[in-house]
Amino acid sequence: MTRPKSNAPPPSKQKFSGAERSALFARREAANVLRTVLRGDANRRAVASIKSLVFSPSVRNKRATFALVCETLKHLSVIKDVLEIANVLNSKWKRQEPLIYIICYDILFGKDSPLVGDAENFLMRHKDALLSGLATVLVRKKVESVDELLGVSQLKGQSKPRYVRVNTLKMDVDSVVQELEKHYKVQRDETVPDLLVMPPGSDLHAHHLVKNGRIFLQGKASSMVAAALQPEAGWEVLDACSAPGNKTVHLAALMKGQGKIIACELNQERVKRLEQTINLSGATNIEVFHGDFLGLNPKDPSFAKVRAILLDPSCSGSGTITDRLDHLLPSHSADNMNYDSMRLHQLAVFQKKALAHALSFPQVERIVYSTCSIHQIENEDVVSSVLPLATSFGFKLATPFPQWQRRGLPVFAGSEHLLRMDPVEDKEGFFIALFTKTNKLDNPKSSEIPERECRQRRKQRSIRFHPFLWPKMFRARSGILQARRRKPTLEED
Ligand SMILES: C[S@@+](CC[C@H](N)C(=O)[O-])C[C@H]1O[C@@H](n2cnc3c(N)ncnc32)[C@H](O)[C@@H]1O
Repeated sequence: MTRPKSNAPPPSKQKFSGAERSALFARREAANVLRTVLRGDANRRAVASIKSLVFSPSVRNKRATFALVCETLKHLSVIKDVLEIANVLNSKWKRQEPLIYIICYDILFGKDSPLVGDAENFLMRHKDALLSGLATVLVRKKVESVDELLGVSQLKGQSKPRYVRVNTLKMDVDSVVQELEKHYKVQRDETVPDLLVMPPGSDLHAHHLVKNGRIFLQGKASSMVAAALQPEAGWEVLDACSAPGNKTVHLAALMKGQGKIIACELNQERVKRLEQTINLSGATNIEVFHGDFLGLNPKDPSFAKVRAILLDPSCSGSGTITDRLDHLLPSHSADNMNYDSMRLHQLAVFQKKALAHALSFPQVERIVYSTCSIHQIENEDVVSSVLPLATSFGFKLATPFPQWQRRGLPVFAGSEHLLRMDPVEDKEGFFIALFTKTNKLDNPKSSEIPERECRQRRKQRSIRFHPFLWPKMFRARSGILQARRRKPTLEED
């Protein structure tokens, strides 16, 4: 028997009001972000920070999604306890835990957002059990309110200015200031010439200058790294650990789009983000290399003209934890101290290897090493461990931004050259070291190195780069060297 044809609109349009639909949609978007964040946190391999996931183009309702994800994470331990006590989830809903967490947040702590949708209906049927579970949690923890349970709100009082780096490949600083001043208060940063400072909370994510790559929402510390390196127009520069590419495209702008930048990145997913950043910037002198920086052979002719290296390796991110909201993640609970110290040690081992490797590129005369960590083990200790090697190659520690007050921890002679930013005073923790040497290319006399020193250097290099092993490793990887001279793909308006 055929049913009569219905002219009714699809169920979503039929049943839900606009407010209901947008609340339902925001919860699904938030659940997707939360799933990625929790998975990355569980594997200790975050693909991106909460903020960058929320501000990716695929998320439509950014404000609501961001608020929901942060609030749910803040309440997550309570929500998990409540769900365990209420014991209402069957296997179907257990497979959708991130969405369940988000809806539970809305039911237990939310501000009356309309609750429609299958998962919402299911949980609303068990609302009493959830509320009684919450009451049990409070009694067990001997507190009277959820606020008391959570302690001070970590998200209040954010007073960090909004920094904006002008992409001088596309627009000059004065013109950007003029454009932004139409709607915002704008000042020039006193340290980095192409950086602008705006009041905290200035929301520029949807601004046309951001969308067309004329400005980048890049923090002050991050913008100081390429500026500290001071690459010259026409140089060849290697960005050793480059994705998502903010510093890479800053290098391109400082080099006025001339010369060449090799942007190396190990992680396939992050290579895609690197490529998006490069396209957005309009830089056409960047070659992307998908591979391991440690696997590059410094003696390979492809690197013979590399004069500067920017090394911003993976680090603990301890200086930007509050900024990235990582302190909300389950892995940041107190019982993870042991894991943290092991991880710091592993990171430091990699950082030392990478810095030593950077020092071994023959024509390199400037190397900047940076981390967004506050830990000495990732900062001063890494630098001091490579100093003898650096000295043997003719490098010295230079002083980036000499007017900057906060310098390295006084743990070795020369640490006053290092630059630190403080998470409280400067609103983010950061570290920069700059190595320089006078290059033979500029100073022919410097080629007259005493033969004894040359022999010593050759000996050191032959120990580090085994003549049989290294060429093989490079050959194995050079197949994936993607030399792509890029054209801007985003339309400029
Ligand atoms: C701190 S992030 C770099 C941020 C980047 N400089 C920016 O400002 O946009 C470190 C990057 O190094 C990459 N990485 C880690 N180990 C690497 C290796 N051995 N070779 C190349 N890249 C590596 C990570 O995948 C990550 O994308």
